[in-house]
Amino acid sequence: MSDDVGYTTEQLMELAGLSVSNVIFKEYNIKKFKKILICCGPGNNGGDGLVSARHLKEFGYDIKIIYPKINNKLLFTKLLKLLEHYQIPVVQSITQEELNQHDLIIDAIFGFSFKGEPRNPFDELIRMINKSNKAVISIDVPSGYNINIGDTTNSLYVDSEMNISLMLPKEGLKNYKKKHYLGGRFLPT
Ligand SMILES: NC(=O)C1=CN([C@@H]2O[C@H](COP(=O)(O)OP(=O)(O)OC[C@H]3O[C@@H](n4cnc5c(N)ncnc54)[C@H](O)[C@@H]3O)[C@@H](O)[C@H]2O)[C@@H](O)CC1
Ligand SMILES: [K+]
Repeated sequence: MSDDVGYTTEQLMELAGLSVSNVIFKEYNIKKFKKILICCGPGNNGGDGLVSARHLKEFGYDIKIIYPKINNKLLFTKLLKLLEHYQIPVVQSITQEELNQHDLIIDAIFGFSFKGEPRNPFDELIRMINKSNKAVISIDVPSGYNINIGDTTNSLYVDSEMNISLMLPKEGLKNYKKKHYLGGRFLPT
């Protein structure tokens, strides 16, 4: 499903973020996983994270966002304005200690347009996530995965315990063995 059939990116992103937050509410008990950190990348995968933040806050979770590289497109400016309204803090950097204070980490760093190896500052963020020993879930694809072939022995990627694929699982997730949801426009999560 894409915007060439008439949907706008904004609509699809809202549905993606809503389906992600529904899965989290179902899988991660709010009493145990109250504090959530959402790690947002520079593209639309990061946008899915920004949308999820609002819905998760509505569900009652405490949300913080780390957004190192702000996207200046109007869509993102509007999403950030909404987050201000919801009083959700957005920071551009974080220490390992601060990151470890959360119960659940959402990886919304890269989606299907990721290429190569993660560059600064996202490489360091991915290392910090992996060091945290917290519950981590990925949106669409574990960030750093080669979306065509999956994880390779020497690649740096988010070692999440669950992935929520949007629309369709990407080729690189063919042999994915962890918990796997499918969300988005047509399939209820
Ligand atoms: N139909 C659609 O296209 C929809 C897509 N959605 C989401 O959008 C994602 C795809 O979004 P985008 O195409 O914007 O791209 P991504 O969000 O996958 O990432 C692209 C961004 O990452 C940067 N980047 C790429 N490789 C990098 C590297 N090695 N190191 C550092 N930075 C790197 C690029 O410069 C660009 O800023 C999907 O995976 C999904 O999560 C949803 O919002 C819903 C609708
Ligand atoms: K991701």
